[in-house]
Amino acid sequence: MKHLPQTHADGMAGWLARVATVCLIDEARLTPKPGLVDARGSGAHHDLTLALMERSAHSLTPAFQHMAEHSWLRPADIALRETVGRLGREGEQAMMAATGGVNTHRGAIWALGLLVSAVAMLGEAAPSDVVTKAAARLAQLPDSAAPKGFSKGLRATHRYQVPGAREEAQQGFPHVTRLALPQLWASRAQGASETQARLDALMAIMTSLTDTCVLNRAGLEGLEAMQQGARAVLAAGGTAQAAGRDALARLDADMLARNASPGGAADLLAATLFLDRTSLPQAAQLTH
Ligand SMILES: CC(C)(COP(=O)(O)OP(=O)(O)OC[C@H]1O[C@@H](n2cnc3c(N)ncnc32)[C@H](O[C@H]2O[C@H](COP(=O)(O)OP(=O)(O)OP(=O)(O)O)[C@@H](O)[C@H]2O)[C@@H]1O)[C@@H](O)C(=O)NCCC(=O)NCCS
Ligand SMILES: Nc1ncnc2[nH]cnc12
Repeated sequence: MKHLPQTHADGMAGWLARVATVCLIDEARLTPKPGLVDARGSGAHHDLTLALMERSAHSLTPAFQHMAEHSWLRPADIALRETVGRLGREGEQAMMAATGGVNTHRGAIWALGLLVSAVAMLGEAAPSDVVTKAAARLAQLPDSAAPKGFSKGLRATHRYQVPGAREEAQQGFPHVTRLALPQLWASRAQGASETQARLDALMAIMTSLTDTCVLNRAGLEGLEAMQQGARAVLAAGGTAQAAGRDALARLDADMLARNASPGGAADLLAATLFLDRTSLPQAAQLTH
């Protein structure tokens, strides 16, 4: 059973912010990831490097800490939603300042910001599904100060009539709770290394996410290729198996050839690692 290190707000807020940052760095360093920045290089990106991703992750620690402090033992209401939205936008500004204007982690600020806030709202370690439900309640509320413009993500969700980052959070992060966390735990239990278990969790997300980054760069065909390729990795037994690693190498080559990068899936892997580190096992897991 996990114990949070301190129970008072300041200590826990700082701890949650540091864990969120570490999860972003762990995600960025995880190698080999298809189409994404990793320890080998920039993947399908021309303006991103691992060093930039790490600098971006560190720049977000204060924003995560402020979100946790403001959310401490608060209910999900419009006042909190607007505060967290403002702090999220401040986080985006800090990221842009740290990266010279490159969008490294916008989706991750959204997902991890909501989850950091949710743990703080609860005020103690809770099962991951309880945390994601609290995050969903916050994400469902309106934020009157949110910019009204059309983002790239919104353009893709409207054009292809699919859910995006907003809906993933409003539905309680189903790709994290139903796919990635169970896969992470199953792969570990089957003897996979930590790197392999994390890669398998990423594959589980990619089997079904409608990642707007992939849609914008490679259309529905690219999205279908991502989902099929990820299924092939898991069908071959995951990355602990040679056949699974071969399938992952094929998926990486295909994503690069299509200039596709599953940035949304990468964000949700960071969210998965965060819940793995901060949450209690779900009730269903305790009975097995
Ligand atoms: C609700 C917001 C997330 C805004 O969402 P929206 O969809 O309107 O806008 P985007 O600006 O496009 O951001 C969405 C980012 O979310 C990630 N993502 C994509 N699909 C999904 C999905 N199905 N589920 C979950 N997450 C998803 C993804 O982020 C990653 O990709 C980013 C790089 O993207 P982009 O610049 O588009 O891509 P490139 O291809 O690299 O660009 P080019 O090189 O081609 O130019 C990177 O940031 C990754 O993190 C999407 O990009 C939310 O941001 C919001 O409303 N914020 C306001 C503040 C707030 O309320 N905060 C409260 C909580 S903190
Ligand atoms: N490792 C990564 N590469 C590219 N885009 C990302 N967005 C979040 N993590 C990413």
